[in-house]
Amino acid sequence: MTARILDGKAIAARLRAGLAARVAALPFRPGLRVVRVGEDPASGVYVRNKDKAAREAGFDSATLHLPASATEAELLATIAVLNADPAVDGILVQLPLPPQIRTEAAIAAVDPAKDVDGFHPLNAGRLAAGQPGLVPCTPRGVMHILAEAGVALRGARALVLGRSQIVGRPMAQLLLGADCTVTIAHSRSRDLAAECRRAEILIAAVGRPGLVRGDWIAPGAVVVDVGINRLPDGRLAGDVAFEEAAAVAGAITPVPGGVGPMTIACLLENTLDAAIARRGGA
Ligand SMILES: Nc1nc(=O)c2c([nH]1)NC[C@@H]1CN(c3ccc(C(=O)N[C@@H](CCC(=O)O)C(=O)O)cc3)C=[N+]21
Repeated sequence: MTARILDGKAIAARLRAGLAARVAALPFRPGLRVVRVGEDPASGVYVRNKDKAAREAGFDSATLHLPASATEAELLATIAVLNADPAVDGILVQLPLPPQIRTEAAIAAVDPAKDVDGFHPLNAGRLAAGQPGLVPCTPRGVMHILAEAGVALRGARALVLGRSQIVGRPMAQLLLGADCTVTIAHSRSRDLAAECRRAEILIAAVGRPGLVRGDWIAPGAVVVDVGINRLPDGRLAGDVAFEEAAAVAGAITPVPGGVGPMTIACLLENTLDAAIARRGGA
């Protein structure tokens, strides 16, 4: 193995410590509410980790849990209460939602000023337009990792594998804003391996374990693995075949311990940003 391991867990711990110091200096506690509907198992891990991190950093954090049978109207009513609550700075509606609820309706119901996921179309539009707003947590966490690793972004060829609203598209916008030459590849791209081999920075966010092989990676490239895939044996695997890739890449993030912890730290960062924007006190 030759690649430098980019330790997202350690970077996230430092980021959270810095946020905790800033929160401690505020005259109020930033409020975060996670709304969970039903029992999606991946959501359980995330909600537990997030709650612990938020409390440790001094946030006022709570999870509202609706039954799997909740109607869309019930969820929208819950969101409306949180929108109107001045003690709530950040609202996260945990995805996926049960099939009777339209995801777009839930996302659009969140006050954009409290949209700490950055999924509301107003915040997605602001990002695309180069205007300030709340940015999705996972892409924001990836940018922190690249900065901490000292990766030069200006003019660099970056490939984003995946075009989701949650990761791929906002990731591409952030890299473009940092002056990368950005390509977005996806399941219909003609030759994924060839696209990957051209990249100096490769961000994998497709949700297919081990899709990116060692011979897809340019020697010395920076590889960021956003995939968090639960294997049948219970282990977590990224979208990148780690051992193969680490033999070729210049730097690589592991799974677990890479992007996942940064997503949680950036949820707190977004909540602090939202709190300061709403209430002042920077
Ligand atoms: N509205 C919404 N926003 C989200 O950001 C969101 C969501 N819904 N639904 C579920 C997914 C999943 N997700 C994770 C974040 C961090 C870890 C994480 O910290 N993973 C650890 C490992 C955890 C373990 O050991 O199982 C790691 O990668 O090192 C996992 C999963 C956020 N999600």
